[in-house]
This record gives sequence, structure tokens and C-alpha cells, in this order.
Amino acid sequence: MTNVLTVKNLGKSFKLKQIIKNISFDVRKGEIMAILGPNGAGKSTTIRTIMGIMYPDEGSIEFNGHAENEIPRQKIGYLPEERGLYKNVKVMDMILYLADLKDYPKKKAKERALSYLAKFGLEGKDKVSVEELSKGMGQKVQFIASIIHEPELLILDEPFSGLDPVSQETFKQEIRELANNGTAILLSSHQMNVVEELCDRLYMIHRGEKVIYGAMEDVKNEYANFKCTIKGQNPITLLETIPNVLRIEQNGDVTVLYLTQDVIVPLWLRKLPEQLTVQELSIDKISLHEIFIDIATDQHQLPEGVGSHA
Ligand SMILES: Nc1ncnc2c1ncn2[C@@H]1O[C@H](COP(=O)(O)OP(=O)(O)OP(=O)(O)O)[C@@H](O)[C@H]1O
Repeated sequence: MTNVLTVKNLGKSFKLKQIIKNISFDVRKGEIMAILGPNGAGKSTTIRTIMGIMYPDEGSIEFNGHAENEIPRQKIGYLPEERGLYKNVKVMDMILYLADLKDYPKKKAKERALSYLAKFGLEGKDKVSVEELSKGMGQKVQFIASIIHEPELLILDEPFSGLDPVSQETFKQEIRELANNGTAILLSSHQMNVVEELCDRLYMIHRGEKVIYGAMEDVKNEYANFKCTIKGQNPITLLETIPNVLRIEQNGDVTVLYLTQDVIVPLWLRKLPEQLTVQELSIDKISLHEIFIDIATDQHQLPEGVGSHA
């Protein structure tokens, strides 16, 4: 797949404090790439650097073969983390103004805007002033503004925050459709279930540096170990005798055992002590949500090789 955006060894400091370091990834045509990390990890700084809002101290950014200083910004769509629309302007006028800034033809922009407003349940809102919109409606309008000019690269910083579940579904479907039609998408979100469902690859940052980079399936296969959930009163001393356990979490009579990567489940089950009280037992792969929490709280050690390839 063709690389639309290539970021190499980006570094940025504020007041001598290094915020991001050696950030390198690419975003390919037709894919949804997630940029993930705990609060303050450096996601927005990376995105703002890509958008030319701030200069990197180190590294390079390339868009479709164009170096940083000659990137055609009108080919990029951006939904920033901080939402902001002009308040006293009619919805359609604002969308057309932003389309014009991207040199996009007015007639086509108007047609697309009407069609998207209808798609997002905002029929008739084109003539309404922006300040009359609810927060979620405003977000939909800002999303429309970010894609009105058919960008080749779309950068979405927390696109789902503040959306109700139905609107979230609509956004998810639209983002998938844009990718299917060839748009390269870089998406930052804290909703791991959505990311897991929607994104093709991911780049996870912790304290300004890469911790995982790879295809969603590969990351899950390589990194998501099994966990065993047991319902039943069991003393910790007994649980500690069970082999291949990385971590034990107990909450009342429910215990979760996080298993090592090399576990072969049927063999491991045979090793459970006979004295174990089991009312219910289930084995699952840990989710992206749990991988994220493990990394953010420094509880997990990355297995060999993970995080080193895309
Ligand atoms: N203009 C600035 N001046 C000084 N420090 C900054 C500035 N912008 C960001 N930072 C710091 O850089 C770090 C990374 O911030 P950034 O906004 O990139 O994180 P993030 O991963 O997007 O977090 P969140 O999930 O909370 O949005 C934080 O410690 C933040 O305080």
C-alpha cells in the first residue's frame, strides 16, 4: 500500500523538557491508523507537528513525496481536539468558507455539505447559526468541514468525544467508508473498543516514545495474552502456586489470572490445583483496552519483538 504520510524520528521539547522523541510511522492510502497513548503522552503534539501548527526540533514529515515545507495542506483534512467554530455564522456559510480556504469548488462543496448534513441527521440546519447547535451537532458540522474538500489524508483528534452512541456509529461508518474510498486516516482516540473495531494499524506512545507499532491483528496475536477468570472463594496462597501467571487480580470472590505468553490453554488448565473452588471459569484473550491499561500503568513487559515493526 502507498504511504501517504511518512513521519521520521520526530522530536519536540517545550522549555527543555522533551515531549516527544523518535516518533516514526507512516499512514497508508485507504487505511485507518490509530495513534494512542495515555493523557499527556504526546499524541496531540505529534498531530500538531504534522499539521505544521508547531515545528519539530528533530525529524521529518513527508506527504505524498512532498517534504515538510512544500506539503499541499489543502489535501489534508483535520479535526482538532479543541473544537472551535465561528459562532455567528450560518452552518452552510462556515462549511463553504472552509472549503474555499482549501481551494475546493463552491458548487461541489454545497452539494456535499447538504448530503452530509442529511446523512448526520442535520437536514435543514444549513441555514441555522452555529451557536444554535448542540455540542454533538457542532461536532458533526466540524467533521463535515474537515472532509468537505475530499482530503487524501484525514487527521481526526478524538472524533468520538461527546457523541451519543448512535452518532458514534454514524461517525464510525463514515470513517470506514472514507478509508474504503482511499482516504488515509490518522485517528486519535481513548475509546479502545472503537479503535479495536475500526483501525487497521496502531502506533502507541507512552511518555513521548513509541511502545507499540503494528497491525491490529498482529498486536493482538503477539501481545494479547490469555486471562483466566475464576469465580469462587480462593486464598491468594493457593492462587500463587498456579504456574505461568504474570499477575493476579482479586475482587471479592472473582479472580483474574493474567497468563504468560507461552501458555497452551488445554495443558495449562490441567495444571490447576484440585483444591481450587470453581463456580465459573472462563478463558479470554485480553483486549486492547487492557493492553493499554497495562502499558499506561507500567504493569506489562512487552514480549520480544513486539513494537518493533509495522
Ligand atoms: N504548548 C505547550 N507548552 C508546554 N508544554 C506543552 C505544550 N503542549 C503540550 N505540552 C505538554 O506536552 C505533553 C504532551 O501533551 P499532548 O497534548 O501532546 O498529549 P496527548 O497525548 O495529546 O494527551 P491527551 O490524551 O490528554 O490529549 C504534556 O505533558 C503537555 O503538558
